[in-house]
Amino acid sequence: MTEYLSVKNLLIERDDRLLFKDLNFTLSAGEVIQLVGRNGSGKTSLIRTLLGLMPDFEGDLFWKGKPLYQERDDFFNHLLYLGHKPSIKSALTAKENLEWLVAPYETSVSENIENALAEVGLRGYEDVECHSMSAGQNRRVALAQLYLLNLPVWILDEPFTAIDLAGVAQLETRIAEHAAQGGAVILTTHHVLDIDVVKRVNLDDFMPGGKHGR
Ligand SMILES: Nc1ncnc2c1ncn2[C@@H]1O[C@H](COP(=O)(O)OP(=O)(O)OP(=O)(O)O)[C@@H](O)[C@H]1O
Repeated sequence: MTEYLSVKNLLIERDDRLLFKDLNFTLSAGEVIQLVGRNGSGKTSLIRTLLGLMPDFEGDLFWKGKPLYQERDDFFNHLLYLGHKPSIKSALTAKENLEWLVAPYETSVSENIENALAEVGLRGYEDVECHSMSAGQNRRVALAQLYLLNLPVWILDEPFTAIDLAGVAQLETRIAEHAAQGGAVILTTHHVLDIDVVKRVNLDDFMPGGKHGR
């Protein structure tokens, strides 16, 4: 089983405040990791650190067994990252947004945009500008990438925000399907997920005074 990411003895501080330390986990093919923890525990900071956006940390990060900092290009070539804001330009249509979002991954586009929008319940909205859509519909435009791109590792920061109950169930199904096909997912959410394979990493356990914090 391919081990994609490995986090060893990670310590992250912000503004000289320790968020967590001694964090260890691995993400392998077929796995879904749900990052949990109280507000401000460092879930987004951990994701930003994995993405190379927060260079100040202690510990080691590995991509396929090699130091992540040496393997950034390969990591990004295999990664689909959806941030906690949907990254949708309001002046563009749903279709134009997706054309723009998937452009860097040209060789990994496995579906067409109309089909992907239909999968997220936006058939007929292809040419509607996103400022005319609701918050949940904007989020769905971003989530259409999960149907459009053929990339094995997904990092999803609060992907359920603004999504209705039917959409949550559908997204859970998509995530489980991806894992069953050998994909791997890290996601943050406060939802109790209805997916069998979820491994939970609770950052509260790694804060000072937490289960693993000393
Ligand atoms: N832009 C910033 N500059 C400085 N410190 C920040 C910034 N954003 C967040 N922090 C600090 O970093 C800590 C971790 O924030 P982070 O966003 O990683 O937490 P989180 O677990 O994702 O929270 P939430 O559940 O509220 O989304 C917070 O306690 C906050 O004080």
